[in-house]
Amino acid sequence: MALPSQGASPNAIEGSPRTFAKEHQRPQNTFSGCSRITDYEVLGKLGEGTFGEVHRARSRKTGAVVALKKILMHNEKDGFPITALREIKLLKLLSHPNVLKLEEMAVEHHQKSTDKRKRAIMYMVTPYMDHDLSGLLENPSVTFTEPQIKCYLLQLLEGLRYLHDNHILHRDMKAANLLINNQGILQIADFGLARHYDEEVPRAGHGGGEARRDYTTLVVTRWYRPPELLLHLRKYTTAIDVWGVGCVFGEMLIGKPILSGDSDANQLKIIFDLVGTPTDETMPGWRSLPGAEGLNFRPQPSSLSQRFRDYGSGAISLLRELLKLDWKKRINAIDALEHPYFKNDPLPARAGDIPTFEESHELDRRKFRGQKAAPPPAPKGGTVGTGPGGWGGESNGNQGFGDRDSYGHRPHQNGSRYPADGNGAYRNSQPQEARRPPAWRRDDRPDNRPDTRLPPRPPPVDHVGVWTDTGRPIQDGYRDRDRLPRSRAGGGSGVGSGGVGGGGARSDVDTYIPTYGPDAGRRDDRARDDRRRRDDRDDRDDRRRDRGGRIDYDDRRKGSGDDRSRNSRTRSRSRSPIRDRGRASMERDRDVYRR
Ligand SMILES: Nc1ncnc2c1ncn2[C@@H]1O[C@H](COP(=O)(O)OP(=O)(O)OP(=O)(O)O)[C@@H](O)[C@H]1O
Repeated sequence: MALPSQGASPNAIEGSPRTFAKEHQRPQNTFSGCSRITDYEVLGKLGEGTFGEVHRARSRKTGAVVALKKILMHNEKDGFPITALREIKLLKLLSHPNVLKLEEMAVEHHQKSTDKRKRAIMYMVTPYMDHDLSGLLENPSVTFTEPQIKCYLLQLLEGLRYLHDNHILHRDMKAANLLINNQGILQIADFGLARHYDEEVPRAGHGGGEARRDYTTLVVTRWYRPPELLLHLRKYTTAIDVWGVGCVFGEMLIGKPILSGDSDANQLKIIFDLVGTPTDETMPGWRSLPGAEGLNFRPQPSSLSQRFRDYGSGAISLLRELLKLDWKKRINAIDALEHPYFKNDPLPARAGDIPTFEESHELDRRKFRGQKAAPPPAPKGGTVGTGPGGWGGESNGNQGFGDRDSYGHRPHQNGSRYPADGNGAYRNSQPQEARRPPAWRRDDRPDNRPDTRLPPRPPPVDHVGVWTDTGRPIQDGYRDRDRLPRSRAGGGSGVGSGGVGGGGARSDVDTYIPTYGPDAGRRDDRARDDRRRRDDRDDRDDRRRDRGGRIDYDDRRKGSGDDRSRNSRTRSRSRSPIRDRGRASMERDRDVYRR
């Protein structure tokens, strides 16, 4: 069975996701399957995202240090989250030095529970990595050198080339999803939003190419989201991940995120501030994108070379290619790897020559800031995780470690890991950055560090469903309700003075990143009202209509009450929960790559 490899023939993988999966099975010996959680000694918590908790652990069998990512289940009756399934299925197929490897799954059974309906807790087991890039950049004692940046960027591009060459879109490229170890190896992680890509793979000299089918636009953390997605292009390409690489590259240079918008509209504005407002030459077709309707702004040129002038012409030239507005001409990973930036002095460091640093993970970032994250409110409608008990409380002294923490440590109510300032704005002032010397030339970095308060988390905002008909937000702890006005009125919300205004990018509406929530990825008709903006929703609207158009989202919204009334409707509609569940799970399996 062929193993996907770096540099595989561009057309090696065609056809259905099923064919793809068959052709890409990893050899049995590289994925051992499923072990018990008791095979691991838990050493401490590393991070917690919206989608899972991550812990460091040591294998009792091999002594290897690993990371355990607990699969959070918001609601047990909904079963295993589709997004987790997708991540596991994809990771099982992938094999590349710059892509995080899924070693196996570990299961924790509820030993003492008398409740037979309690489901086991599942953990993804991956090699332990000492840092994530976001944490490393925030570590005051770490200063990146230019050869080091080149070394990481090359590895990132190698990993991305491999993914794209194998028809995988990552769709959540960001510094926090790039893991780095003390051997200088960088790996792309977090495939919760990734999917099989049905189009031709990128070819040298042909940018991102074109897509023939629609994909959901509700992907990619806002700060790393390309302009075409913000303008709702649905036929997007691998170029969306390349934009994210550009953002990460810029972030490595200046030491903090380069485009930290506080709404989608603001994100567009600051993108245009940096790379210039779009024209028919710089972004052909932009006017006909759904999000561009009614958009108007004062034309302005790119400020990129000015803003990054301290980093040299090579860096500026590569950045300009990666952050090109025209998604069809945006450089692809194959060509970016050949960019002169990597061939000119100083040459990229060798991974093994990069110094080691103290561990920097998500939770360490709080330590670096001397801050404690305030626990957010518990969500409505059940717990994340599978109820009390955690590790079964048996041998490792971590009783209650799993579930009781699930919400207690969830970060701030703004949905990010880090707090907004008093005005709800993130403390990141873009203009100051241009004055800062390059990261590798800054001796004073610890004292002079920028206030990078929002390492990225997708804005977990589902504006359509956030508000109940009573006018009160649904309290689920996952939504950034504090920043959401009641109004759903579209259009017209301008961005800054003389900035972007109009119908497409509304500053009162944030797009949404799907969660491992109870409804994530379900495609039956019993969706909660707030699923409209979740991942796959727009992909599936058409299919739903094709299947008879029984449910119309708007109709359901009109009649929406609180969660309980929706749930009761759900129950009454489903005459055979077991049959329904079976059917849903078959559909999930069939469609796991499709969306
Ligand atoms: N293999 C690993 N080794 C070390 N740390 C890891 C590993 N996997 C994840 N982490 C840490 O846990 C954090 C969250 O991991 P991951 O992104 O996979 O989970 P997530 O729940 O999808 O998070 P997010 O909400 O940030 O997307 C990472 O940013 C990193 O700090």
